[in-house]
Amino acid sequence: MRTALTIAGSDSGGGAGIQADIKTMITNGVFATCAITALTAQNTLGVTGIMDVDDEFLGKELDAVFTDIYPDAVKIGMVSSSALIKKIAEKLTFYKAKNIVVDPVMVATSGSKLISDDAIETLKNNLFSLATVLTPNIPEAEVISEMKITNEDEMIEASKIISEKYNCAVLLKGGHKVNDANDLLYRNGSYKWFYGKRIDNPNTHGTGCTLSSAIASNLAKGYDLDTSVSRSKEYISGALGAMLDLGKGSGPMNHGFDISSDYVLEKEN
Ligand SMILES: Nc1ncnc2c1ncn2[C@@H]1O[C@H](COP(=O)(O)OP(=O)(O)O)[C@@H](O)[C@H]1O
Ligand SMILES: Cc1ncc(COP(=O)(O)O)c(N)n1
Repeated sequence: MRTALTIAGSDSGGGAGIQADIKTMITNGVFATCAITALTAQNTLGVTGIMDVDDEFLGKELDAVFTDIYPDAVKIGMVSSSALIKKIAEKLTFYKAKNIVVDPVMVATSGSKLISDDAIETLKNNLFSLATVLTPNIPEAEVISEMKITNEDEMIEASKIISEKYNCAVLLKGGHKVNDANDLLYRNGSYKWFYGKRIDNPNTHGTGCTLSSAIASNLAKGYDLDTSVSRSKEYISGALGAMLDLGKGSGPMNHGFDISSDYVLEKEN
């Protein structure tokens, strides 16, 4: 069985973070391991507390995973401080990690800030160049590219700037546009659209975590990046389309909407 590691924060509400990642990985047919960067006290209405782990302790978590169940892919989500980001970069380099998906998590769907301002600079300088693919949403891509994004041409322009500056593939997610759910993959000077039908569901807590974990799972199984993105779009559309409605705010998706499907049972290529 292929394996994937998530390095992310815990969401007590179960819809995002480590919890979404593990549910996604198991449903996409890989064995999930984890290194937790922070505990959040969180539900569908917001985040009421964040407790970062110590960077030395995160290093021990990463050593424990890499020296035993070496991951075929790694997904990185919420990392709120510079010290933690530097520790992750050091360990990923030391262990020669491959298939690295970096989701530059900045703000939760509920509006709560999940990263400090100085850590955004460290994320850009220390982690982006290690990424096989970076998966910003539109507000995150605006911060990283330092330009406003209001239409598809600006999505192309922003992802070109990010891809060229940090020398990695960029999947700019279009979920924050109102009309569609089209994502743009920019790599090596060319781009490709991944079209998605917008699902009328306000319960989108954890969509970014879920998409990046699904991409990591598919890369772990040996699919190329284009195929991994299109399979992951299909998975997230199914999870959103299952129309789960839990909690009083923007609720979680049903990650196990089709647990008996070929997402789990298919043979690896
Ligand atoms: N209402 C929706 N219908 C269909 N797909 C969606 C919807 N909202 C988001 N998505 C998809 O979910 C994924 C995560 O996108 P996005 O919401 O932009 O990221 P984030 O959760 O990081 O803010 C993308 O593939 C996006 O196209
Ligand atoms: C621990 C943690 N990690 C990430 C997110 C972002 O999730 P989303 O933007 O998809 O709500 C979150 N809310 N909590």
